[in-house]
Amino acid sequence: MYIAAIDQGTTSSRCLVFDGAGRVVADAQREFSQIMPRPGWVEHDPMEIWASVEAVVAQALERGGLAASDLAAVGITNQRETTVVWDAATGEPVHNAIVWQDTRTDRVCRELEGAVGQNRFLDSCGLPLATYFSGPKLRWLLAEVPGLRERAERGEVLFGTIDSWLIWRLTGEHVTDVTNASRTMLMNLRTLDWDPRTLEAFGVPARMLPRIRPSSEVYGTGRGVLEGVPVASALGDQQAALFGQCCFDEGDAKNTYGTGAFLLLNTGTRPVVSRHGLLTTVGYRIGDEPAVYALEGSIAIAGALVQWLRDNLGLISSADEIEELARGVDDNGGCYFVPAFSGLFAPYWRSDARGAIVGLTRFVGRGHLARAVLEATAWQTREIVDAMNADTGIALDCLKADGGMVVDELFMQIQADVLGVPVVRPGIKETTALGAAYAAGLAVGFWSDPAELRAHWKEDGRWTPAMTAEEREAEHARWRKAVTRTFDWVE
Ligand SMILES: Nc1ncnc2c1ncn2[C@@H]1O[C@H](COP(=O)(O)OP(=O)(O)O)[C@@H](O)[C@H]1O
Ligand SMILES: O=P(O)(O)OC[C@H](O)CO
Repeated sequence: MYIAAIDQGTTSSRCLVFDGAGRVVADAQREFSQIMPRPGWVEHDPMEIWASVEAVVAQALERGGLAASDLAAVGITNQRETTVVWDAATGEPVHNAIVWQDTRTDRVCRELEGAVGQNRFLDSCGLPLATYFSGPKLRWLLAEVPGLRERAERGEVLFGTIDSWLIWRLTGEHVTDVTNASRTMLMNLRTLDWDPRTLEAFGVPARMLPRIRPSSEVYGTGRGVLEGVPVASALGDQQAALFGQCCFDEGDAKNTYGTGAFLLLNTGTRPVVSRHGLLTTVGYRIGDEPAVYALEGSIAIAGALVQWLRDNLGLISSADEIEELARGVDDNGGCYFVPAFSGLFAPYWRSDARGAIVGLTRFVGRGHLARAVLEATAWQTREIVDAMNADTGIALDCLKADGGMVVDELFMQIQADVLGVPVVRPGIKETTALGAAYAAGLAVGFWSDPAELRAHWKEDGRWTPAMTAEEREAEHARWRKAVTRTFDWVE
């Protein structure tokens, strides 16, 4: 028997099938449309997402020579925060999904801030008021889609993040898991239930909300392409990567370096509300066990800066060329690149910042710029690790890395140098899908406990710091100075 994972991401849907040792035996992927009706607006068609999921599941099974009956369970991991509302009777979405990157709710957020400020809901949900999260998106839909509020109050329409949407389509159950619910702003981190005061402040009728369930539990039985298969996990994609990296102990951390980067630190069974610009989120919850919380540092631009060097400047023709270009020089030549393309996320949350390259002299060349691009992600990561240390007192003894950038071994070395602790890369790179598969497998007894999963985790590479402490501190000071140069740009 096997476990399948559906990884419904921002730009593509994937299905991976894993065997008992956590190895990938089949994989299929399909991209779908990015709908951008106005500057700053990003939408997805929920029916297109659903069709893409059905297609990749069918294709993965076919490629593996498998039938649905060969699957012991299926797990779901998904792009987080993206908001869907659909008709409970027909299943028809009432509007396109509003994607996490969409900034149309800027005004909604400023109105909700009122006199109390951006951190009005921080203690209940662990998140600052920001366009990023689902609550403001749902408030916008309830206000802008004609008749929607009345329909919601009558229980005729349902809200969900992408996990809910897919589980409802697959099983008919209207549920979400704690990790996804913890990205809406509407869930109370301590009760793990919808927070009545927050619902009132956002004007959200409770009837439209899914039941909040553990991340690892059988929610229902699949229909159609997954006929008869238990649907047995859901995790937001960054939390799934934490789980797939076997960060089961307090103090374990992983960073996923993709388009953006998301560093999550396991903080154990009590939520730590950050005073240093981090997000408090649920890491996972296995069945009836206590929830495990995490602190998250979100970086908006990581691998996207490499793409920018490729697509906007043409300095490289493919992402993997950056490593050779950066290896051609000894250091950054005094040049620092702060990619505040749409402001800065953690730990600054400055929407007035814009990107800057500083320290330019006639000496600086393409190689130095390439190096500064890699260093930018490494230093942004360092600032998050420092904020986590300030919030929790936890000093990392190593950072587990995954995502598209980790093939770049120079980058891995730079990251270890900048952090002053080893950076390790796992043998199984598909950590996000693996996390969802692990959680589903635990729910149906395919795997017995996290200790068994930990035995699958194999190190594929380890980079240890080679920079002196003095050099590191001097570079850190220059990076911080560069960051301040990006502030107050947008009036
Ligand atoms: N060799 C490389 N060096 C540095 N960055 C790379 C390299 N290869 C790919 N990347 C970056 O990794 C990112 C893709 O990672 P991936 O995990 O697939 O992202 P996502 O899941 O966000 O789409 C891209 O932004 C790309 O620029
Ligand atoms: O789909 P990804 O990999 O871009 O991840 C998106 C995150 O879940 C956003 O919070």
